[in-house]
This record gives sequence, C-alpha cells and structure tokens, in this order.
Amino acid sequence: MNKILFVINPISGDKDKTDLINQIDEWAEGLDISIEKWETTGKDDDQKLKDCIEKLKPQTVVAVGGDGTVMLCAMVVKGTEIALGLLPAGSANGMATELEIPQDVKEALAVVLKGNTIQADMLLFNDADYGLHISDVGLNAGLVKEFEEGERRGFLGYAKGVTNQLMNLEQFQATIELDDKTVVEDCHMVAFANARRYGTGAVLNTIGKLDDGLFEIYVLRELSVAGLAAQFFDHVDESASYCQVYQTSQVKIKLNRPQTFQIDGELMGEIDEVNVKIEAGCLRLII
Ligand SMILES: Nc1ncnc2c1ncn2[C@@H]1O[C@H](COP(=O)(O)OP(=O)(O)OP(=O)(O)O)[C@@H](O)[C@H]1O
Repeated sequence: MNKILFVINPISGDKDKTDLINQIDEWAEGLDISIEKWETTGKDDDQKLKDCIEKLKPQTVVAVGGDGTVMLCAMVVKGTEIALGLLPAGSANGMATELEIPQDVKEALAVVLKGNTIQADMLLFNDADYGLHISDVGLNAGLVKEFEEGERRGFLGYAKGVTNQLMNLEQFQATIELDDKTVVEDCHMVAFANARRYGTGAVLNTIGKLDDGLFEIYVLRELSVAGLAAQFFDHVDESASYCQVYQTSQVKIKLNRPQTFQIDGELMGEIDEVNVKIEAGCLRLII
C-alpha cells in the first residue's frame, strides 16, 4: 500500500490549515493508501523531517505550504526513491505555478495520486546552497529585500524603498563563464532559472525544462516596460535586445560591484561572485 506523508506548514500563506487537513482526510477515505501527517515547527525542520521519514518510510512526501516547504522537503528526499508532490498553500507558490499544479485541493490531490514523476534537476550555488526554482542577483533580489524590510516598515516604507531602487537603478557588469564561452554583460539582473517562470507568473524563458540537465541564465540588460509587461502575460521574446538567455550546465559569474542575491525567494546577502552547478535528475518530482 502506498504510504503518503503530508508535510504541513501551519503558518504558510497566513492560512489556518484545519479545512485543508479535513479535505485530505476525506479524500484518503476509501482509497488504497495510508496517510501520515507531520507539521513543520520552523526550527531544525530538516533534521526532524529526516527522522520522521526514516521512521515512517513513505513512498511519497507531499509539501503542504509555499516554496519554503517545498524546498525543505526537496532537500530531504533528493537522491532517494521518494516522490515529492505539492499541495500549494503558501503566499509564494512558485514551483506549483511552474508545474501547473491546480490550486483546488481535490484536483491537486488527484495529481499526487496519479503519481506521474520526472527526475528534476536542482541547482547548487557555491557548493553550499540548493535552489529548485529561480534565483537571481540584482534588481529582483533587491525588490525581494525591499519587500521583506518593507513588511517591518509598513507599506509607505516599502513603496519608498522600491521607488528608490528604480530611480537609482544603475547597471552592473557581469562576467559570465558558461559551458562553451565567456560573455561580459552590462545589466540590471542575472537570474538562474531551473524553471521558466516566477511565482508571479512572469516568464523568463521558454526553453527551460526541469529535467534536461541544464539551466537558463536570464540577463536583464535594460528596463523595457513593454518587454517586461509582456513577460507578465506569458510572452518573452528571446531575440529582444533588452534581455538575453543562455543555456548551460554550470556557470561562474563575477560582478564588478556587489549585488543582492536571492535563492528561491530567500535572501542570501550581497555577493560579487557566484558559482552554479546543476545536480541533474536528483529529485523525483510529481507533475
Ligand atoms: N510552525 C512554524 N512556526 C513558525 N514558522 C514556521 C513554522 N513552520 C515553518 N515555518 C517557517 O515557514 C517558512 C516557509 O514558509 P513557506 O515558504 O512554505 O510558506 P509561505 O507562506 O510562502 O512563506 P513566505 O511568506 O516565506 O513565502 C520557513 O521560514 C519556515 O521556517
């Protein structure tokens, strides 16, 4: 019998999960599966989840939360036979959006039950930190920082911070060593995309696949209002001059000035150098 472990983040998306848990229980009744539930605590969850999985030995783990919960589960099950499913319940559901997992609970559970999997790649930054979705240096990471600090300063503080960022926007120079060539770009942002789009829906490239052993480097050279607006509506013109997309299996980037860096929405401080490698096919992901 298939054993499914639901890893539930009680605080994700600022939503109470009682209804959601009831829906999971109702759904499981009458199915030839056994289910277990485990709640994240916000402290040492990676070790606690490892212990829980060791004890329960599930075939499938389902992340019930946002991108942070998906990442927690991915880190624990990567390199094993355990399949990872997603039940989107966060404020940011970037991976679920990328995988087109339905927002409706019953429909998302049906995807889990069907259990179609791919062997997804993960990105390894500076031989230390993993990313699954999209990470970047420059403009977007700066906006993530404003948003996080803005939550403490209130909406006006946030708006002021974003306005400051955009008014004082200055290009930086990135020397980008790809698999087959080195390029130098004057730009506002360099993104490392294992996927095609941000959780907001904005598309960065159309060639990205989670299981191709490659990732995409998206370089934003100029702020093109029309171009960026189109990207929010599912369209990216990869031949446009305001941006550039490269495909590679590893990259070394040096910046002429430190820039804010974020991995899958988590701020990593300022950097002027980053190495990224792909760990091909290490995650059994339900799509
Ligand atoms: N029981 C808990 N109490 C407090 N924090 C928790 C708890 N469980 C998990 N967390 C925190 O929740 C965060 C992950 O949240 P997740 O990304 O899944 O949801 P989210 O609503 O999208 O969050 P975010 O607003 O950060 O995007 C992690 O920082 C983790 O430490």
